[in-house]
Amino acid sequence: MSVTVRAPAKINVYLGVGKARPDGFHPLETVYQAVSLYDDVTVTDAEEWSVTTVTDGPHVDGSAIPDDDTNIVIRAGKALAAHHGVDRKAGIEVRKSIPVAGGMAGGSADAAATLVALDRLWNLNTADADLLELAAELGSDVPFALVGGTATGTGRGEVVTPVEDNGTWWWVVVFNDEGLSTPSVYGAYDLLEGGDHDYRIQPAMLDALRDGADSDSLAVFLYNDLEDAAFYLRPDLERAAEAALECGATMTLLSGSGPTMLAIASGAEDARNIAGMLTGRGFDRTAVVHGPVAGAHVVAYG
Ligand SMILES: C[C@](O)(CO)[C@H](O)COP(=O)(O)OP(=O)(O)OC[C@H]1O[C@@H](n2ccc(N)nc2=O)[C@H](O)[C@@H]1O
Ligand SMILES: Nc1ncnc2c1ncn2[C@@H]1O[C@H](COP(=O)(O)OP(=O)(O)OP(=O)(O)O)[C@@H](O)[C@H]1O
Repeated sequence: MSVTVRAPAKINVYLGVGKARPDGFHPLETVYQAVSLYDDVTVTDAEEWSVTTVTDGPHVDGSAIPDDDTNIVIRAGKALAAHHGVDRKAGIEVRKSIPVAGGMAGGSADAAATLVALDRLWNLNTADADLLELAAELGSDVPFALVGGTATGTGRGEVVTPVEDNGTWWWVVVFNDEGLSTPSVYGAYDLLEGGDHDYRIQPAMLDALRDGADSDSLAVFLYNDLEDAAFYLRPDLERAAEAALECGATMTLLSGSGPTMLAIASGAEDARNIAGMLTGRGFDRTAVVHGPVAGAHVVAYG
């Protein structure tokens, strides 16, 4: 018996960051959107915990992914088993298309998928609130990977509240060869900015999502407080943003803590045109995605 769960990458269409808390985490006001780039996680009963990674997508370098107990999927599986007091183990296969350390919450997606897959494999019927709590213990972005769609994130990002989004938004994703560590970007943010500003989500941004109108009405609200810090650490990222604007994008944005960059497009065709032009300029690792899409969900059982 095995269960396969698909979980989406996320982008932060808005990421406001406050001053670091005593526990080292930063208070956030963010608007998450789940986009159409996915990892698939398959779980099977086993005598011992194990993880294997299949790097499916052209943008994934699997070399930085641990194959031992430090992999977030094994931490997720053990946490679920401990929560229910069950002495069971699983072999976990992760088929990755989300870039590693790319700021699209790939590891978080895998963790959320593992929770849902093992819950189903073992017929645990875990309450949603308990799944969200286990997810939050695994990482700040993990609860959103369960919920999907479009949602605000507060606290350290783990308090997720769905928002109405009637649009289909198209994005050009510009990948980068070299990952960027999330703590290092928050560290640079502390040095450069410190978080002494109003970082709240503007209600008008939520109106634009709810109205689902044209991309220009959302583009004006796109913002990421970590962008300057990521550009400071990796000046090459700014060139990708400039190139995307020169190729016709109305607005660009760092994805999460980077190094992936995003450009908003007015539709699928516009997105493919921008991606094609970026390829012509040497930015050949791009993808066209849309959001919002569903959170972690079962795609195969049996
Ligand atoms: C950049 C974002 O992806 C935006 O959604 C997230 O804030 C990062 O979420 P994540 O990778 O799930 O982060 P976690 O695994 O919870 O934390 C990793 C590290 O990121 C930093 N971190 C994370 C979240 C947060 N609100 N403040 C932080 O300072 C801390 O140094 C922490 O030790
Ligand atoms: N299943 C996993 N997939 C990817 N990385 C993992 C996994 N388990 C542990 N890791 C470790 O976590 C690090 C960050 O991985 P991840 O791909 O989640 O980053 P990210 O997408 O930038 O995250 P976020 O956007 O949430 O900050 C990797 O460099 C790797 O060492």
